[in-house]
Amino acid sequence: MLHVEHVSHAFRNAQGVVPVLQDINLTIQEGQMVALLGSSGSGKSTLLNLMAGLMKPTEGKIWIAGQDIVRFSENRLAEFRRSHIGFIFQSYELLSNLTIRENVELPLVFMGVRPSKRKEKALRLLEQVGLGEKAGLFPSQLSGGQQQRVSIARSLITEPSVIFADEPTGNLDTETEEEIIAILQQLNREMKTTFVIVTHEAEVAEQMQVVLTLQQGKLVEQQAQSV
Ligand SMILES: Nc1ncnc2c1ncn2[C@@H]1O[C@H](COP(=O)(O)OP(=O)(O)OP(=O)(O)O)[C@@H](O)[C@H]1O
Repeated sequence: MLHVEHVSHAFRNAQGVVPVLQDINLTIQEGQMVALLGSSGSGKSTLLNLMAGLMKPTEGKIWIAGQDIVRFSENRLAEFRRSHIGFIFQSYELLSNLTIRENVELPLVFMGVRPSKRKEKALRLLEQVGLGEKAGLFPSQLSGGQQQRVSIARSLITEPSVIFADEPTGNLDTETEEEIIAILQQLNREMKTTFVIVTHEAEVAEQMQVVLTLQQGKLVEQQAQSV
């Protein structure tokens, strides 16, 4: 469902051109849980942002659900992201003046879904991530792990075909990290959502079905695991 074909990327800055990714080719199947593993600066976030349609590559094609998103106009791309793609960030990115439930509902507000339907869906997802009882609280009243669960519920509310997560457990202690990974695995099993998760931790990557390893902008290993 997601193909990356001969993708290369370079940034331009005052010093000149900085090559970051070189000739990346990969395929991610529907429903897979994939880790993008590599050390700092290897290009993981750049590749994730390209696959999520947040930037366009210098070269190459990126196919999601049968469409080459590199060819999309900015407007078409924004619309495609809203309906097909979910995001989970290391720093949760919740709005502090909205309740947990309102945060989860937000993507549906932008899609014009009516309030009663939004509310019902948000509450169902909050229950799925174990936060049904906290729906009326504000982000500051939750722990980091709980806030990340809210952002996971928010990423799922539009029923995207793929969710991209950039170091989703980067701000959490080991025990909470394990809880979050377990929730993602459970949602992957129950909802068949495809997850692509950036991590620099081999222990996190080992728990995914597929591990893609980047080294200095090159894909050096694509490993399928039995988990
Ligand atoms: N906007 C930019 N302009 C110039 N260079 C950039 C830009 N963004 C990233 N880079 C460079 O691209 C390389 C890869 O960065 P990227 O953030 O993709 O790596 P990463 O593997 O996600 O690293 P980390 O684990 O530290 O987040 C780095 O050398 C970085 O300095």
